[in-house]
Amino acid sequence: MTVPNGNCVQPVVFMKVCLLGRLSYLPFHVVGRVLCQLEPCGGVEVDQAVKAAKLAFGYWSKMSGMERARVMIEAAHIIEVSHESSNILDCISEMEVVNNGKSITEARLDVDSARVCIEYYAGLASTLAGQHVQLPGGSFAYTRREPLGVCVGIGAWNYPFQIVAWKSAPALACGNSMVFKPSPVTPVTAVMLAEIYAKAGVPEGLFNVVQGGQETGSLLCQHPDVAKVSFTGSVPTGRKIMEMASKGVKPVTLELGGKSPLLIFKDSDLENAVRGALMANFLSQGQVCSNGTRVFVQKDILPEFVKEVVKRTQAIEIGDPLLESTRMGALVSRPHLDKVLSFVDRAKKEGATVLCGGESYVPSDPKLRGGYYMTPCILGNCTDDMTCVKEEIFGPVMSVLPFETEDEVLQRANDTSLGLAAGVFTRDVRRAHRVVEHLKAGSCFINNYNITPVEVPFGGFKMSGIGRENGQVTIEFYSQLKTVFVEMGDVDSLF
Ligand SMILES: NC(=O)c1ccc[n+]([C@@H]2O[C@H](COP(=O)([O-])OP(=O)(O)OC[C@H]3O[C@@H](n4cnc5c(N)ncnc54)[C@H](O)[C@@H]3O)[C@@H](O)[C@H]2O)c1
Ligand SMILES: C[N+](C)(C)CCCC=O
Repeated sequence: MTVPNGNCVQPVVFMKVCLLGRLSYLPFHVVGRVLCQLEPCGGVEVDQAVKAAKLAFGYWSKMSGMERARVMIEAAHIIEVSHESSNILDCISEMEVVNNGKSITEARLDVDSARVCIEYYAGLASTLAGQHVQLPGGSFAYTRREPLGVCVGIGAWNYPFQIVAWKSAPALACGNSMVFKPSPVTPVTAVMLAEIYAKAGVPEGLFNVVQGGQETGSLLCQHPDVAKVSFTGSVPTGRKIMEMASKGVKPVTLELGGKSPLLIFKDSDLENAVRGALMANFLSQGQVCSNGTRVFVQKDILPEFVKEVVKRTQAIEIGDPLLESTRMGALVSRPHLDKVLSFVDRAKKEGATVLCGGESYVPSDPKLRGGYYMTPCILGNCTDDMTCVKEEIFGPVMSVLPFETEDEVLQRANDTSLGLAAGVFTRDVRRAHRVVEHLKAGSCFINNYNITPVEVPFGGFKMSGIGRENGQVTIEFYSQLKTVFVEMGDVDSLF
């Protein structure tokens, strides 16, 4: 596999990637070296990308849903099939490991979930329809669901390929074009999706990748020809995006951070509760927005739960993310690793007990020595006022908190300005639904955690965001409704 370069993506990708043949290199998160140098796009390039997207919108928006669906299905198909003995899904997954540092096992799941997302919205493209409303005297009205125009997507670094698919698939299905800016920390795999869309036959300029950081992002949000901004990232940046979009009265989708609670009642199936807690905390080295990092455990089962969860956490295999056996790769950058470790230090100072992990980790393989690894951490003796319990750490750090009653735990679980996700483990079906009804979070899980099938809407309450991704409802966030009134009689004028 060769790394994407400026020639193969239309129209604006300024990547100066000095790379190599298939996996003859090592990911920089893994070994601590720079992967590639990219030039950020400035005003000229952003304008060029938006112009190209505007032109392509003219063609794409006039195609029928079925015609758009065919192209999108082809894109999903390209990801799935093998070409000349290499499988594209595996190529993208390996590059996602390079891009982000997560394990190859997880990267494959992410890339496949992106493929399924494109397939799902291809299926919905032909279902976009309006309503017919009968009015007096034979008059009637109808509604048309129309695309918005040029949509901007801005991504975070934790799920680079999944995020670009979650944004572009519904946007394209509705007839929009898109300019996407990946995080400068993980710039590579979004470009591969651009290549796939181009191969599948989308019009030139329909999907564009611009590289850069906050300046490039601001230019995109403020561009007068941009109709909508869909953003995934932190709360402070989300706030800025909303401010910029508000100047042009542009709709926004905001997928922001979380500090989600996971409630484990004494009647839970303990084995599943432990598995759920691990899934809620350690995917992608704990760098997951929806993670259930505040694990509330009913006092009666606390010792048993802690013993088992610590045992399983200590057994997590850390190391080279390209190995099939690895379950935890490298964190995304040195500054981020340092930040996560400083949260652990602060937790200790505030009185929490480190039950396991929480230290930087040096793999035995000498080539991995410079990588950004740490041991997954469980903090005991936590209280609700500790920094580790209040702030999003975005690393492999679970805080365990005892509770006694349902009312008490609900009050404590909801005591946060964030509301992305929440989970409950119990065998009592009435309790499960009662608890979920009271949890103030956009995505709730009963007896599982962190599963996001594409058919199901995903998004946050409170400061965790606005709008939804996935599911049918997302069509509404990438389209607008036009109402047409049709008079069949004479105009009944008052003048
Ligand atoms: N809710 C979700 O679906 C979801 C998913 C993944 C990550 N996240 C959140 O993302 C955060 C981690 O990601 P991050 O560190 O990349 O977030 P971030 O907010 O620092 O950056 C996100 C993106 O915004 C861009 N950006 C930064 N400043 C900007 C500005 N002023 N104008 C326009 N664009 C700007 C960045 O270049 C990047 O592409 C965490 O808080 C996590 O919870 C949320
Ligand atoms: C697929 N996960 C693990 C639920 C991640 C969703 C995106 C949040 O960071």
